[in-house]
Amino acid sequence: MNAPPRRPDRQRNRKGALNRPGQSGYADASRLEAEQHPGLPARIAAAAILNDIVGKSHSLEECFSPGAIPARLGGLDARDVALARSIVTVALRRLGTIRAALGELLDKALPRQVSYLEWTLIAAAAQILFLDVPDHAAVDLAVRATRLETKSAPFAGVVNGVLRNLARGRDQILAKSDPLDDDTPPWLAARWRKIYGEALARAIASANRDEPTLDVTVKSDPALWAERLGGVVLPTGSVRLTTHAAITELPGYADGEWWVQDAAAALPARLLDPSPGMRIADFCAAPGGKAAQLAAAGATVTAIDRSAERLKRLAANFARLNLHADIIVADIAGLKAPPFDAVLLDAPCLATGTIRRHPDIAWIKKATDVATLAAVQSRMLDKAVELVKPGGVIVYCTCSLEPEEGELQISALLRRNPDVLRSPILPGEVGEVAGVINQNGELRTLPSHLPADDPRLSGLDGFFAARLMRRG
Ligand SMILES: C[S@@+](CC[C@H](N)C(=O)[O-])C[C@H]1O[C@@H](n2cnc3c(N)ncnc32)[C@H](O)[C@@H]1O
Repeated sequence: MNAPPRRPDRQRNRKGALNRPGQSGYADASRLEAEQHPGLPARIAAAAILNDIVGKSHSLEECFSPGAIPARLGGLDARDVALARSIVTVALRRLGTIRAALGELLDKALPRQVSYLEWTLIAAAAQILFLDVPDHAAVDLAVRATRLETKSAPFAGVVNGVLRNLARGRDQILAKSDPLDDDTPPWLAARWRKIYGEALARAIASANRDEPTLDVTVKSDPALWAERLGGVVLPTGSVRLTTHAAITELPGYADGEWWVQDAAAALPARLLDPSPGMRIADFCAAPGGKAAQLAAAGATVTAIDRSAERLKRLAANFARLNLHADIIVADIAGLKAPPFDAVLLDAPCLATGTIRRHPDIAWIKKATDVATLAAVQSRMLDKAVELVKPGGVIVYCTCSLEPEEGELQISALLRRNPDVLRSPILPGEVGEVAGVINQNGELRTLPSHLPADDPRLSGLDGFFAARLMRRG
């Protein structure tokens, strides 16, 4: 439900205002040097943030959140922040390809203790291979960034040579780059091959290399809003936009007529068939996309989340949308409440279905996280059963492609609790999108679903959802 500024991956190099680097790890970076070379601080920040994400497991959102700006982005203007974000995003999306290409061009491995050298090269390679930045600018600024740090300065010649060769070999590098073998971490590629088979795993990995779509959920009249916003109405009822304009500037945003929500993320709340007077608990509610759907349908919504910060965003979103929910900051493990007519459980998960949107996930999540999160989800499901009325409905969902967080979670619940039944989802409930309902009547969307020739109109986040009923 955020309204981030959107920029295309292919972004022009700009001669902007004078900039100065923030505290980006280049302690001796001179302000004068930066002022003489617009765009240099953005490159320095991008390299430092890539190190924060891949090296220290910070999330992309966290690194570019307003709270993070003083640490890495201090002093950069909005256009340079957007440029740094474009570089980081595409570098993460194509990290495997970039690393393989640099590996072939380097005579020997880079010394590990030279902190930002590898990331300076990777950020520059991302510009050369995937952004609309002139090669000479990407190379020149990377060499300058390398010279600014005492330890990396001796490698300025290597950086220059490697990046020039990379630019010369661009076409071959791109031609041989493989989405599954190069741009998917090996543990995930192996998992997806096993779960989905070679062809589907490849299609998922390929979809993850595209920029994400921009979908909105409208309060009413999708056709009207598609026309006003220059978008298309999807079979699921969401409106898909192709604009690169700032979201907050679009018609209807300030009036609270719609909110940003991936088309697949908009499906689970609908499965509860919310209606006026229905008491629904949203167990993991923030930032509130699904809770807004429930409230917009007239349901009496209790929005619970353990993150007070994220609930502030929910409250702000609800205020803009002129919707109401009772907001409770709580860990649902200890929640006590009179039973609800229905519970929506959008559980915390690995989020591997949203890699196209959040390419950092591919590199900061680990195979061992699956079991840890599955245990959390299982306890949350038990709590949902406890707090729904007999005869009440639960919708469980995750934005994960991993069966332990989806299909297997539900089969285990049904085995351990005979009071719970599946309430199968019918294709008509989710817009008749081909192949998204499994044989148990559960929803399983994949990034490769809803294909279109234009990547801006193609794909869905990977979601799992099951509808359950507590016996009366
Ligand atoms: C997938 S997000 C929810 C997205 C939200 N449903 C929406 O549509 O905007 C998962 C949420 O679960 C919350 N969460 C994680 N563990 C929790 C717990 N034990 N109790 C309550 N909330 C929790 C997180 O703070 C996070 O906001």
